[in-house]
Amino acid sequence: MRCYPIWTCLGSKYKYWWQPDLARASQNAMTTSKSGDALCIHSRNYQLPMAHSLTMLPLAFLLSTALTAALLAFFAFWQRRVQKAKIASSTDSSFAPYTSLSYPILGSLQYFSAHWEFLRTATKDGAASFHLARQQCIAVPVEKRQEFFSDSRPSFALAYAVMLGATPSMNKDFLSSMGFDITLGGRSIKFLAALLRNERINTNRFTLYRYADEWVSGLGTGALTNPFDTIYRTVFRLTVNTIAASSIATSPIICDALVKIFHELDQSGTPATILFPWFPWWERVRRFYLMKHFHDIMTAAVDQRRKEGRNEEDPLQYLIDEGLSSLEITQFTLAALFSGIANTGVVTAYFLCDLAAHPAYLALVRQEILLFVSHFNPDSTLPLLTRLHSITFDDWIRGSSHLALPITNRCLKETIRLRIATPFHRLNDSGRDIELGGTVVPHGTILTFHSSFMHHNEEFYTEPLRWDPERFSAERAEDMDPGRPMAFVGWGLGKHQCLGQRLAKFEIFLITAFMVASYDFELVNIDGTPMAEMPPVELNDAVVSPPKQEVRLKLSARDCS
Ligand code: HEM
Repeated sequence: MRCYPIWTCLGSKYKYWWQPDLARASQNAMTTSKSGDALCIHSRNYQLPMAHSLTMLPLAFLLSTALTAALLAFFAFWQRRVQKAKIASSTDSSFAPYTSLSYPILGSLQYFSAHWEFLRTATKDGAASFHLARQQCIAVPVEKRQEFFSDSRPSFALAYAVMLGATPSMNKDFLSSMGFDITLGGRSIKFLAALLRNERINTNRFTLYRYADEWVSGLGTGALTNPFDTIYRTVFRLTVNTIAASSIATSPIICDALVKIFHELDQSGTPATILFPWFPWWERVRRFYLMKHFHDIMTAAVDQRRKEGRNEEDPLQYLIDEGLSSLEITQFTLAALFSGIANTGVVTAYFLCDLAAHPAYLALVRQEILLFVSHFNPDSTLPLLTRLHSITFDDWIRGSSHLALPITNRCLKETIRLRIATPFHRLNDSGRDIELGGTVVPHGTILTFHSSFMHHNEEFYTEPLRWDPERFSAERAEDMDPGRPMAFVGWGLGKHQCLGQRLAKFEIFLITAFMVASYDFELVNIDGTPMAEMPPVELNDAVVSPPKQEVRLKLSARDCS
């Protein structure tokens, strides 16, 4: 028998009156109780008291409000008791016990306010169930990481759609009926993989070199630059050129408009929109408007291309040739840019800040990169842009040999380990219960895991909150201990490893090369006062974000040679 949480019923009553489509979609998204217990409150039987005359109105209003509040409170406690009793009475020990850190109706709000703290506490005795309003979730403990990353059954794209507040329900029909989705799934992955092929990026690399050069030349000596703004914009432009449309990347004005849209979209997934996705929050309306704006920009680019003719190497041309409609191109580019930009923009900024806070490493990275460039073009009297021309995409990202930029790679890996504290999500959308690492995962349940289980854990890394690239040196290799496998998950592992890792590294190294060749830079606060170290890592943020305390890089020009 189906299980309807109370708020679903009241929500569906409202939606029956005003939005029949939403009601149907919401009903499809109902979860089924494991034991089959009935927990159904029929919204159609719920009647508000009617006022028979005007004088009775205030009284009727008060009564109905009190009655509604009492009913809500009663059903909330009842529902929670039933949920807890169900799990407690289950003879099946593979059913994840319900966490005690939970409120009626809303569920585990600590998930939003103290993200990492909540997951760590909830999983101290193993897997734990919890709710975010009506969405059932399971926090996966560190010892089950292997199963979490290698199991291909739970959905990757849908899980992120729900947990980023991108969709009003976990229902696929609803997603497509909305017309927009900001997650990548299905054949989109195939298109992205094609756009990220070495030959394609290699042919395109001269434009990327030029954009990086334009950016660094515009910074100006003595300036205080906010890396989380200017670098984000540059990464955005490079990525748009690689996986969206070259005609958009050429226009800084359109790029800036898109950056603004992305920035706002990033902020529109609030706890409220995630908890009650069916409610028409202002953020949801705003999100729809932003996506429409993005769609208009993409459609204009597609129309222009169709009018002007082919451009062989451009990603937009590839998508048109694959037969995608304007709407499909919008959906693909939006999702692809989302997966590509947020992480890369923030990581590049953190990387340069970490180097600025560790001048000895900054000097080593500069030396390594300039030697690397000299290997391909020893003429140090030429501008860096000219010297880079013979360096291919493969040369930058090659994983072995003396040209592999080992120190730069170690520093980047350490920045990702330390600064990017991120949750991983999967959703069991298989239509049936599955078992993962000995835990039953009912259909419709989100699985949540966290990189900090390893990255910020003393059992995996010595002094885990310290930036120390040498932990990845051949001698120490803290991430390679056979007793603690899967210690580094900065690029993901198993079934959903990062598809854009090579592009991300290329962009980061390119921006770093121009920065270290053109400027000396130090870490300062917004007033220009030098800072000895970066602000502490925010482990409790549920998304990758800049530090709360703003930082700047103070630049002084140096000879490009
Ligand atoms: C420094 C930058 C980046 C970092 C740290 C990063 C990190 C990650 C991580 C940790 C995952 C796995 C998520 C999970 O298992 O739930 C992932 C997946 C993914 N990343 Fe990245 N990423 C970066 C840049 C990029 C770029 C530039 C692109 C594309 C342009 C990209 C595209 C993807 C895609 C498509 C997936 C999902 C793959 C799949 O579903 O199989 N990423 N990334």
